[in-house]
Amino acid sequence: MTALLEINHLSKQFGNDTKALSDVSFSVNEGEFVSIIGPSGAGKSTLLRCINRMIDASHGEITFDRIDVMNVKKKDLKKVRTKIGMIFQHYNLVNRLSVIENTLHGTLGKKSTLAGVLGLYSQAEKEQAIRILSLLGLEDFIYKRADQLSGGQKQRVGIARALVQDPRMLLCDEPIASLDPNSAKTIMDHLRTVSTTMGITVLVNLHQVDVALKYSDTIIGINKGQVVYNGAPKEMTKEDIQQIYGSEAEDLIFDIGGIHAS
Ligand SMILES: Nc1ncnc2c1ncn2[C@@H]1O[C@H](COP(=O)(O)OP(=O)(O)OP(=O)(O)O)[C@@H](O)[C@H]1O
Repeated sequence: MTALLEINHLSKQFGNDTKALSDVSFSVNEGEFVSIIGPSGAGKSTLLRCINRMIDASHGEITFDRIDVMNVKKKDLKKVRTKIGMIFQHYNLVNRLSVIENTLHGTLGKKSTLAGVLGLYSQAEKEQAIRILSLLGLEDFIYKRADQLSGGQKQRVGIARALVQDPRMLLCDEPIASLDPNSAKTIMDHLRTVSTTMGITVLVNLHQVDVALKYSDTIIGINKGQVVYNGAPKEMTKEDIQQIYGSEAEDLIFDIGGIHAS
């Protein structure tokens, strides 16, 4: 398999005191589903933000689709970003706009500023947006305002907006943290389909170890900015969970004991 993303010796320092990431290295294959887990403050969000250059890492290398992301020129960075879709915990939708308008926003990265400002979308783009919304079970909500949707529906619009970009990879920062268990399952099922059926690489930050165990090809465990686990869910032991979560691990292991993957 080919590596789509390679991270080598990545570090991120905030100010003088906070080392959010410390010598992080791993690679992710085309179409792989990778969960990043770790306690609060471990550096999960910082890692995702460094990958699409929302923030700049302090040291190290990020190679995405053979492009040196940390040294890429501004024009090429725009191209890189069109290939990386972002999914956010709080959806980041425009409330007063409809589902389809929010979805079409995903195409803006490829357009001129003027076309974007005028909201000029081709018929093909509109048809593709409707097709993707239907795949996500939102065909009856296409012209509804975003603020009339449930959290789970909003997150499906977030996924649709990322998919109309035609991305190679999705970065999902706590996509189910604000959702009830049923909606969370729907979102995780869709993300898994995106990876398995569409061949899009998915990198997802999660708080729930049980969810990571159930859905991932690979789990990366981070503690205090360092990768302390990188492997398959079925190989993960209680000791690994202890290394990732420290003193929080006991509760988590107790919770996982009652959960069976379906
Ligand atoms: N913009 C910033 N300025 C200063 N420090 C920051 C900034 N962003 C993050 N940090 C610090 O970097 C560390 C890692 O934070 P990060 O948000 O990446 O953790 P996380 O694993 O995503 O946590 P959570 O699960 O709570 O979202 C924390 O100590 C945090 O306080």
